[in-house]
Amino acid sequence: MANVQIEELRKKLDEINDNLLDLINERAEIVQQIGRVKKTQGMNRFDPVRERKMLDMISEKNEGPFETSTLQHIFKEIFKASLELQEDDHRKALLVSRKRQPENTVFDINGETIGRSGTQTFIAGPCAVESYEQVAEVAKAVKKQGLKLLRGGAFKPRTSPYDFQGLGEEGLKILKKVADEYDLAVISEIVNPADIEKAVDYIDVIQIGARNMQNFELLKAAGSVDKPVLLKRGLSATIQEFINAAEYIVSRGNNRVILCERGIRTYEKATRNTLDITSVPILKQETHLPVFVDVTHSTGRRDLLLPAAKAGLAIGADGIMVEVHPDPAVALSDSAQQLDINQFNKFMDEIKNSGLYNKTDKTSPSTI
Ligand SMILES: C=C(O[C@@H]1C=C(C(=O)O)C=C[C@H]1O)C(=O)O
Repeated sequence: MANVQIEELRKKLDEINDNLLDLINERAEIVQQIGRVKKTQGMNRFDPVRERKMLDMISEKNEGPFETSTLQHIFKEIFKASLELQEDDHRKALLVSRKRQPENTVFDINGETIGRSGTQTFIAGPCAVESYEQVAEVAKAVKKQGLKLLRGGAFKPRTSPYDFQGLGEEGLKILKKVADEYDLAVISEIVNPADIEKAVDYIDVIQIGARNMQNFELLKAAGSVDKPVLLKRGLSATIQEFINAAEYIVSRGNNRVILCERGIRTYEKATRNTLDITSVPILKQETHLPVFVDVTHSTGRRDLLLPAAKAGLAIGADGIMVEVHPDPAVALSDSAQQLDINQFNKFMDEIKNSGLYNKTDKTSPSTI
């Protein structure tokens, strides 16, 4: 008996839902008509005074059972959705979004194709540039492994002002010299918008570090030059904030952007940061940009670099970044997590034997 009653009531609800659906869409069409008239008269589509009046009317007429505040909230959502409907669909979709560009952004750095499905790139090098000899030793190993991209920090934004801050421009000069000698492309972090123009002469990829992910002036400066940019996810940035940071660069005209997941801050202390591994396929779904994983900073642990790199490749990353130092124990930064040359060779051999590297698997998420 009770079930029959529920069925009958549900039937009524279905009818009401149908009516609401029709009414909401009918309403939207009228809002669109008003929008078109406003456009011809050069008027603003959004009218807060008119919206206030309607909310007041709801308040006057409401006899419950809903609270007026609840109804006002629902109606405000309807106003908002109706206004959004009028926006140019293209304006809403970010330039970096898959909606805007379904195919992957693919570009070349020093003969290395970045962002093509089934092709992965490794970036290796020391955390910080300490000397010519140190960088050259790593470059030799990187080259021997058949890699084409060398990293090295010249400007080091450190947590403590008393920690090694990097060699600055001198560091960039060392990187350039080594890169030329070993025919490698170099990637290095720039922290000051004023240094971007100068850096372009020395480096092949501008890195924007996690701490600067929302340094909007820096993002704009990086968007105004003709150099690929590797943008790291901020320490506590959501995926949406990360995507918007990339949009800052691309909206300035530079579409060669690599997104780099580097772990986020959580309560977990077993690793330096928590590698948000599923951000990789999410970023690949939401954007058309190449997505890399920095296994060094996300884990902060040498023993986790290999499994994290394999996980990154397995889940669809376009590349992996890993730190290598000739003698990590004496490194001026990140000594607990850099690989020495032997460890790096083993790491690369394991990766190459894993079946995960540069396989063309049409079912992998990177083939979207
Ligand atoms: C429809 C209009 O334009 C906008 C949309 C509104 C709505 O959805 O009801 C209300 C006010 C404006 O923000 C209007 O001015 O009446």
